[in-house]
Amino acid sequence: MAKVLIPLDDTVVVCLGEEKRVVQITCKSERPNDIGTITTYYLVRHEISELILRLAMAHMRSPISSPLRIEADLYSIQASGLSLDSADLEADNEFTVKEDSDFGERRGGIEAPGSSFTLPGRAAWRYLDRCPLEVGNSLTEWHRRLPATKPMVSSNQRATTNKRLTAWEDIRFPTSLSGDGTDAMNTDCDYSSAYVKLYTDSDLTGYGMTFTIGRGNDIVCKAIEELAKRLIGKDVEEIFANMGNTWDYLSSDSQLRWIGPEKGVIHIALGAVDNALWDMYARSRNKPLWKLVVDMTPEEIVNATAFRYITDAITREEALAMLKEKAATRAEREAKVRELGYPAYVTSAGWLGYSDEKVARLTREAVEAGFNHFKMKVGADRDSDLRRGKIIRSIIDDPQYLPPGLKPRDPNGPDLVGKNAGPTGSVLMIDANQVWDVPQAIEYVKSLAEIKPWFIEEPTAPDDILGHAAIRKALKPYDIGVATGEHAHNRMVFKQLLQAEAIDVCQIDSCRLAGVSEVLSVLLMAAKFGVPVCPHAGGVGLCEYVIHLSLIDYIAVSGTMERNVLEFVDHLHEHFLYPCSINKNGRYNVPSNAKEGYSIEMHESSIAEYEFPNGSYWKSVRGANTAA
Ligand SMILES: C[C@H](O)[C@@H](O)CC(=O)C(=O)O
Repeated sequence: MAKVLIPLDDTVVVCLGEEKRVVQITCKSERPNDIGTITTYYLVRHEISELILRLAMAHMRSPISSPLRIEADLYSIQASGLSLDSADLEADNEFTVKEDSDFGERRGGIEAPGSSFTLPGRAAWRYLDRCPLEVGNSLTEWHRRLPATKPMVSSNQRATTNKRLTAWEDIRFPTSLSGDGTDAMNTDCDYSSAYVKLYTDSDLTGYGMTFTIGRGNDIVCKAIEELAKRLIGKDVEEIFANMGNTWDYLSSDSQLRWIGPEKGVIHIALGAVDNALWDMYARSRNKPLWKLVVDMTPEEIVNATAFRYITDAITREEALAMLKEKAATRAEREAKVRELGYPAYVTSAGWLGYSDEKVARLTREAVEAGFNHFKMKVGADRDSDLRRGKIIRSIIDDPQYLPPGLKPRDPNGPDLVGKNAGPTGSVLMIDANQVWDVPQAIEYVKSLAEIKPWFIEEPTAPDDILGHAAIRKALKPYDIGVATGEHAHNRMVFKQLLQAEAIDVCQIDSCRLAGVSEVLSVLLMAAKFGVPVCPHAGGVGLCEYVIHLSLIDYIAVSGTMERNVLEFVDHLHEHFLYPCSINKNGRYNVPSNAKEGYSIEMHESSIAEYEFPNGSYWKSVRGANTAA
């Protein structure tokens, strides 16, 4: 197996094979003074890398004995074999590479003339370990594993321009082993994150991710790479000045748009990138994301919103008027939610792959933790759903399970009316994750009326707006509502769901919608149509994201949280630097660390363990499988 190290833009040390032969490859600009911008340089870098890879491969087969020079239009590449023995490589010695004296200057002033950097041998080996390259590995895979920018920064770098570099990671957690996250449609999900870090040439960094459930996460990472490339060389303050324009720019690359438009892989990848920009923006202002937005003027919020294709449902002027109307009382709501927390519901007791005993135990624990809204998964087997529903109701309706000192709530109180609350004021919701056709959905849900759900979530295909409307109409006499949105691709689908009166509850997803700018457009439409927003959060990182969105909704947009509930699943929070938390009354705490941005930054140790396929966890699984 050959291993590849790319320590910086210009010089590459490639270690080949078991015999530890080393090639040092240097790329230099050949054009005096006219390379212009770092953007240009970056664009050619892919090509350079491919050449380097080919060189390395060629050397594998037939060692390069003397320096080899390859000339191209914008650069030249020089390669030479080095004779380092294995002791050198394992010791803590250093690779030192000097850049040529004025090259940095010619690339747009990113690096000072004469800059140099050193890379400790051990660190180098760590990167080598993270960059395994077997002959035949794809270039993309190899590229993706480049060390993050920090090691690429030269020691005397000047932080004057806004160079943007990106890194992305495919992170997967083996949740399929425990049945966490399972539903009638998704029976073996490995909660996964297509995670992106955006770098500037200062310390400012932005983190974002999109949620997937395993295979395919790598495809999203590739799409993230394509989108994030479009940010290289942009000035961050210009980006932040009008996030709506930025969103339009990122979503309208005509070639990438073709593989959407505004749906599927390319759109959820945009969600990761847009969220990372918002995270960076919030960090740059030392505020959590929600606070950044609720401190904006109504005009700034409207400017940050994606409006294309929805002005038949809400115009900028209407949105502005709504936001202005709420602006004067924002501070009161902020104080209230800081004190009380934001209402939540729990799903993690009701996954389909759990045994009855586990469901009962987790439900009791959730009641004890202060929750009073509970969701269970349905749709695989009607009798089993009824049985499990009865088990849950028998616990949540029984006052003996309430935490000491907590009195039952009035099921007919204004916050619960219309939700089919039981005698203790507890509410049950059911979720089918799209398994039914429309008539099937109607019949199946009617047959579960006995367990008194507030709503059926995702009864049918997420694109079927009229189907949802028909189900809602048919279930009205049973007082069962319809909720959907976690798979609604974009604001236009929500627009139609609202226009067709197809939903009682609007379940935005923080990264299926393409980031905060598109979420804002749905929050505004839902507020206009008077439909409560209860964001989807069943996945990794989603709870961390969505508390910000519900706070924006409550404080700046709809002005109400009394009947809203924000989903909570109790999985994988330990991997985040700023995990969400729940107070003793089963409500989300308000994120309040000035450094946390959009709360989605992951621990490096988690990435090293769960990065797919080379994180230590996945390596050990592969090892075990090979041994078996
Ligand atoms: C695959 C996910 O766990 C999904 O079941 C989550 C979901 O539908 C929800 O939280 O709602």
